[in-house]
Amino acid sequence: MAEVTLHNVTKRFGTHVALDNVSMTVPDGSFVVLLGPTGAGKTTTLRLISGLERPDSGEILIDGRPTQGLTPAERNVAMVFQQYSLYPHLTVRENLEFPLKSPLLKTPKDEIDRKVKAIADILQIGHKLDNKATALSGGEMQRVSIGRALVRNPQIYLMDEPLSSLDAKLRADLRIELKNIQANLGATLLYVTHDQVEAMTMATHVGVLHHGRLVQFGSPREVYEQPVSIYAAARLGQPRINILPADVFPGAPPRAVSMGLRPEHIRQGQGEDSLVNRVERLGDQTRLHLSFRGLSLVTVTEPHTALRDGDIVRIEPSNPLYFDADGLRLA
Ligand SMILES: Nc1ncnc2c1ncn2[C@@H]1O[C@H](COP(=O)(O)OP(=O)(O)OP(=O)(O)O)[C@@H](O)[C@H]1O
Repeated sequence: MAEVTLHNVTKRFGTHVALDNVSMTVPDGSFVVLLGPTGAGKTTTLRLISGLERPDSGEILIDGRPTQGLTPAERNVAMVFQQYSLYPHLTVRENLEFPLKSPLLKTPKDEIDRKVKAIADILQIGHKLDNKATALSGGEMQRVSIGRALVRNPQIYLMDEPLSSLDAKLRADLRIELKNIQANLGATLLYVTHDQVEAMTMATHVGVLHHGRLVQFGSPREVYEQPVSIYAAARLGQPRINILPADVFPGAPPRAVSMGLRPEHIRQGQGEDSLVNRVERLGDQTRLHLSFRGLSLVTVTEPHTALRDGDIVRIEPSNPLYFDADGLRLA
């Protein structure tokens, strides 16, 4: 397994800057999740590391070695795309065996059989091994493409929203399996997702991209609790952080323009009156949608709260985050 380093990497498509002077170290054995809205540069980062794209400037190192001029195969990375890419005329088993049958690897037959079976079981496709790839559902095809990456022992796994086409139950199962596999192999994994839960539960590190710039890199907890900006704060947390004018509650420091309150950081029962617009019961938690001085807020409360739509509840902030006029966090 390997460490990946990006040094001042810039990538343009025509005049459009897709990645802007990005520097980042992905530690050996880490699970790095890249976050950012569509167009932020996440896929471009993976494609540059894999060798499918070349940087216009800057350098990418794998285990300290420059990758310039190396083909994707020479980099020994395995990439899983959002859209499955299988050999349609081959069976599931043949698709999974394919990477192991490369003449370079010379994997013995019994080891191939063992690996294919183990991966197929983890991905819950063991009973489909003899099906043609075309005779599978979309979710099954996606699992086979994840399997094709996992049977190999590459230096780095690159995965671009690999679970997004799966149903919620399978996504939850595979989230745990992928995390286990990565931890057991000690694999270095870069992962793109829009899913907050995937980011919070799987990542050892989160990289937040904004218009091609890396604006924060740290543990999920660090990015959640100490975001550098409103933009970074809004990337993690469900429901999203509430952003309010800084002076709606007393105590704002000088230069503060906005206040960020995570839903769990609105204390109930004391403070100022707010109106309960809607009580949203989700089973394990209940969300309150509040109106406060003409602003909308979301907070969480006990699952069995007696509050109802139209009630008045007193609220006050705890652990507020403050941001300046540019949306940057004030220490
Ligand atoms: N081959 C290409 N030719 C021209 N522009 C491209 C190409 N690939 C990416 N771009 C542009 O570069 C920017 C970054 O794209 P990228 O695919 O990395 O975004 P992303 O963060 O992965 O988005 P998404 O979440 O939609 O996958 C976008 O504005 C995109 O339109």
